[in-house]
Order: sequence, then structure tokens, then C-alpha cells
Amino acid sequence: MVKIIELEKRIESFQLDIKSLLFQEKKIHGLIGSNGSGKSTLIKLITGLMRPDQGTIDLGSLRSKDITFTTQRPYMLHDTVYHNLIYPLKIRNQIPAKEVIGKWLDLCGLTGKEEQFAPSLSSGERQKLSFARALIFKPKLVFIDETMANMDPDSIRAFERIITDIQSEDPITWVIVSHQPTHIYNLCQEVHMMEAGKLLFSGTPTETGYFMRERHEKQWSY
Ligand SMILES: Nc1ncnc2c1ncn2[C@@H]1O[C@H](COP(=O)(O)OP(=O)(O)OP(=O)(O)O)[C@@H](O)[C@H]1O
Repeated sequence: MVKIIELEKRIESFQLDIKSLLFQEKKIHGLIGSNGSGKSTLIKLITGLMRPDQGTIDLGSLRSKDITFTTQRPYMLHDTVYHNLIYPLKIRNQIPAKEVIGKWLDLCGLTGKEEQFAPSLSSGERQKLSFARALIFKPKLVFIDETMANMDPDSIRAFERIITDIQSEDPITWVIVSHQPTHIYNLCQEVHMMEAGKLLFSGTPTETGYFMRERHEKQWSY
């Protein structure tokens, strides 16, 4: 379980201030909230890309090599598709199995493009490759930060299926940032909603739906 307590971070005029947040193990979590509410900042803090000003991030038994993340504009190594895909295995001294590489290339629709210069891929292809690169070494905690934003509907369904297949075989912990309610309702077991740097609500997708409806009604009633 990832446990966040009294976490604070100031970035210029933005203040992140999360009193308490739990990401229960082996569940699919949705992280939602308007632009600029602090979702990516929270992920950077948990993954160690940014240091908090105050507070605790307890990763439990997880080590940093068990954690990975993808972003909306994924960074591609200036190398081939193949070398980008196997990079996480290489740095963990693991030898990539041919069938594993083949499976992921196929799932990404990149079979035959192994030797293509990865930065020349389309934005959707880059997102798929970064998704595969994040999962190929079997992490235990994955942050997916709007990674499916540029994928076509068939690819989104394929990647949603990959997530549900992994969960039924050997579950891991997912935190999925998305502005698309269908992702949240199709996939997530728990939803965490941020607003202006704070955690506004945590609950099931159904509870989140009620919460948002109630909030909307309050905002528009006189
Ligand atoms: N390096 C930085 N310098 C100045 N402000 C920053 C920096 N990084 C983030 N911010 C500000 O912090 C706030 C939170 O940004 P963050 O990217 O975490 O939001 P988000 O919820 O992920 O937004 P989005 O849904 O648009 O991706 C924003 O107001 C942003 O402008």
C-alpha cells in the first residue's frame, strides 16, 4: 500500500497539500481533477522525480525499481523502437525473451517497426510504446498519466484489455490519470479527485458519480 500523509509542495504560486491518501495494493485507482489541480505533481513526488517540502510518502515494501510511470508526451530515447522497448530490461540486467518482445510489439501495433527511430513515431504510437516499455519488466506500481489521450478507440480498448488481463493473472497497483470518464468507470475500483492541490474526495466510481452530481447541483442552485 502507498500511504501519503501531510504531503506539501509549493511550486511558485501553486500549493499541493494532501492530508492523507491511500493507494491500496493491487487495485486500479483513478486520479481525476481539473487542469492544474496537481495530479502530475503528486505523481512526480511519489516517483521521486520531485522532493516534497514536508510530509511522508510510505511506499511499503515497494522499491524504486518496482515503480514506473508513463506520461502524455513520453520521452523516447534517441534510438530504435526495439531499444526503447527493451531499455527497462537492460538496466535491470534482464535478457529480453524474443516472445515477450514480439508480444508487446504486436500489442502496440509496431511489429515491423522495430528498427524505426523511436522519436519519429506518431504521438499515439509513442504513447503505446511507452505503455509497453513501462509494463515489460513487470512493475508492481504503475502510474499512467494521460497516456491514452492520443490513442484511437480500438487501441484504447486493447490497452484497457491489457490492464484487465494483468489484473486477472497477476495483479499490480495502477494509478490512472484521465480526463475521460469512460476510463475511470470501465477500469477503476477507486477514484481520487483533486482540486487546487488538495484531495477533495476518494471513493468508488459510483460514489464519485454521486459526489460530482451533488456538487454540480449545489454549484448551479440558487
Ligand atoms: N515547473 C513549474 N513551474 C511553475 N509552475 C508549475 C511547474 N510545474 C507545475 N506547475 C504548476 O503547478 C500546478 C499543478 O500542475 P500539475 O501538472 O500537477 O497539474 P495537473 O493536475 O496534472 O494538470 P493537467 O490535468 O493539466 O495535466 C499548475 O498550476 C502548474 O502550472
